[in-house]
Amino acid sequence: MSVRVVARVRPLLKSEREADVILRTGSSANASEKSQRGEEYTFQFNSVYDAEVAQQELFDAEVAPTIKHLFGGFDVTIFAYGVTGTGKTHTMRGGKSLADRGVIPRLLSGIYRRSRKIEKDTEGETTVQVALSYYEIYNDKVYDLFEPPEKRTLAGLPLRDNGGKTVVCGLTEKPCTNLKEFEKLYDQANNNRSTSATKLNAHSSRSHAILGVKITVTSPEKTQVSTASAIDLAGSEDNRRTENDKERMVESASINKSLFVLAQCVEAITRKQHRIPYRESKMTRILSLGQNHGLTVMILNLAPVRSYHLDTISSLSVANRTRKIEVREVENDPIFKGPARPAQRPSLASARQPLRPLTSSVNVNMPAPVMKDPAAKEDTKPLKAFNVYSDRLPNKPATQFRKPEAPKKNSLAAEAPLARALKTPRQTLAPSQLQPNYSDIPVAKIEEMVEKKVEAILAVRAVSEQSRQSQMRELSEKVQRRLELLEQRIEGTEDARAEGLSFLLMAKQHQSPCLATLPHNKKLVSRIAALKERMQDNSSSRHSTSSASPAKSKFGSMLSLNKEPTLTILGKRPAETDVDQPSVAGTDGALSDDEDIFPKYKKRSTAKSRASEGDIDTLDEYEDGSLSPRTRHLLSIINSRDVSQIKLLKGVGVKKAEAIVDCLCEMDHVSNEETGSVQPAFQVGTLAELSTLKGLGFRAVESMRNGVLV
Ligand SMILES: Nc1ncnc2c1ncn2[C@@H]1O[C@H](COP(=O)(O)OP(=O)(O)OP(=O)(O)O)[C@@H](O)[C@H]1O
Repeated sequence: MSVRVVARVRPLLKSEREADVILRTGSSANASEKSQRGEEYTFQFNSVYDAEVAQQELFDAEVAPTIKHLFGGFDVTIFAYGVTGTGKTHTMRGGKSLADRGVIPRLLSGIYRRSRKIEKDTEGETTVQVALSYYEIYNDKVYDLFEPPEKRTLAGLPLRDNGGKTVVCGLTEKPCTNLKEFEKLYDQANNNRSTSATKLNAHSSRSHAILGVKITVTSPEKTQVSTASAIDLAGSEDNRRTENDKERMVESASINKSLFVLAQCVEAITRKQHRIPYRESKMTRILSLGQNHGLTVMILNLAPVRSYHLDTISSLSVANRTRKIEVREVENDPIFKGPARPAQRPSLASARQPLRPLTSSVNVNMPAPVMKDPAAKEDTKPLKAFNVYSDRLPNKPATQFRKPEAPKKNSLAAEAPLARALKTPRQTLAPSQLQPNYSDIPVAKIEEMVEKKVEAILAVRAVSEQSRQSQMRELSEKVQRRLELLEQRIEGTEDARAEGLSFLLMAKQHQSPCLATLPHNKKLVSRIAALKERMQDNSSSRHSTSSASPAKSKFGSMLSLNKEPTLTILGKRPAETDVDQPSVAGTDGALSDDEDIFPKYKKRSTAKSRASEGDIDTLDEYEDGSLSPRTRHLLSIINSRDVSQIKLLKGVGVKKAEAIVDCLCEMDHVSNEETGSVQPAFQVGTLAELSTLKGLGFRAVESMRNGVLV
């Protein structure tokens, strides 16, 4: 099933005014009416909670239903996402009073209650152990929150891949037997969390905090381990509004970067791209959205007021994409007691693909999944009762024994003779029947029987493999057709204008801190302007499509955002613009303002007006305008986007090479948005263009060019 995305709008703070509210919540019933007004963006999520909704209500509806799945062996991930000051910590941790308690203490309370019930119902035969880990990702480093800050190392704790899951090495795991103990541990650990006062939030979380609740259910037959991860992400910050000092700015840059990577991951997954940049930030690696097996609930926190306008659109856009991410819900393998059992599933590592066809789906609003009965599985498995056979048989992968999962009904007919065939040798070979007669049967006869049976089993397996392959083919064709249908339905319904604005916001978030520190960097300004120009082209080319978008009515709840006339925003913050962005006055606000910027960019980007940077064109062009072989070679290396080649250029290391490739990919992305292509679209054609890329300038380009041997 897809990631469950629910939105929660926080109440107005004392400093905010009713008149500035731009968010409304509603049900999907009147969605079409709203979308026709043309003055609103409408987003639909699995649920939407307005400012009046109490902590208890949110928990009961969204989190409590996941607890039974947790005890059924499924991992559960609940994370709060949103801009700074929108209520993530309030939602996850909450206040001290009973009514104010957030998702996390309530989750633990629910877990302990269920544990006690299980233990009581089984008269103590089944026991449940709860263990906690709690860590933060601060400036892209992982720190154990159960350890005091003095014990932290500079590099933080390392991450490792373990069977398809990302784990933190050296993390403390504390057994915790009751809610009281939990509260004590949790409060102590939260004192170690990095928080500070910022202009936008007096208690702003400066890190992503991840609480892991490991549950071990031990019955006489088996032990089942599952983990609930409750994640309070740090909020993105628009640094034109924070007035952050240097230290806060570094934190902010790290927070914004990781959230930007998360948005890129979400986009890459929903676009079914091959490369999903999980590894570009520790937070995305740990969150592993779309790769984590189990249930995932995203709580999107929103502030209702106008000052968050662009941030809100950006968050809504990311959340809107996230709800399209599909996750395979696979319960963790239980550890059976007694003799070893054959593998029932391929390893998680081999199944670690985000968008495989869903084969086992669980909806939190549906009845609990029926746990597979191990005994029932044995009935339909190829024979493994005699070790002598299984040891000598060809070493086939475990997947061969796996029951085809999805098209069970369709494949039943094909399976029937196979199942009969499997049952026959099982009956004949059952040790209890054969063993008593051993002494009476001559050895040669036994050998002959064994040979026959082995042949029979191999034949059955061959048939089984063929039928499995044909099922898989049939399945993948079906999935393909379904995907195409879904794509057709989705096509044209994206809110492209909102998406355009979110790109603009991202650009601004990256631009403003840089401009604050480098206000006279013409190259930076011109590069930003170039990106904006592309985005504007992109946005205007999509405009006609988006205005015709039909209203979505797939989900139960809806959230509308008044599309404030862009002038209102511009009018609201002229002073901030002047202070923060002296070199690009007027870049604050929305799209209409961008029109002022482009003429400036165009003037600035002509080669002659860049005289202060050095006459770069004389480096690479002959009089007839063609490029020298050296320049051509240099540009071909750059355009190859091959970090291993680019890093060898003079004056370029790995970091710079990666920055160049990132920048080109960004350009590709903008171009590909227009064309729908997935190939690299942006080509650097001249050294002048090259010098405008991130981290490069006239000198760097000159040095790179001089280092090229032709
Ligand atoms: N549902 C709510 N009811 C009452 N108050 C709320 C609610 N949501 C948020 N608040 C208040 O809003 C303020 C900001 O909330 P909070 O600190 O949880 O934001 P945040 O998103 O975690 O911010 P940051 O990312 O900076 O940590 C707090 O004063 C909090 O008490």
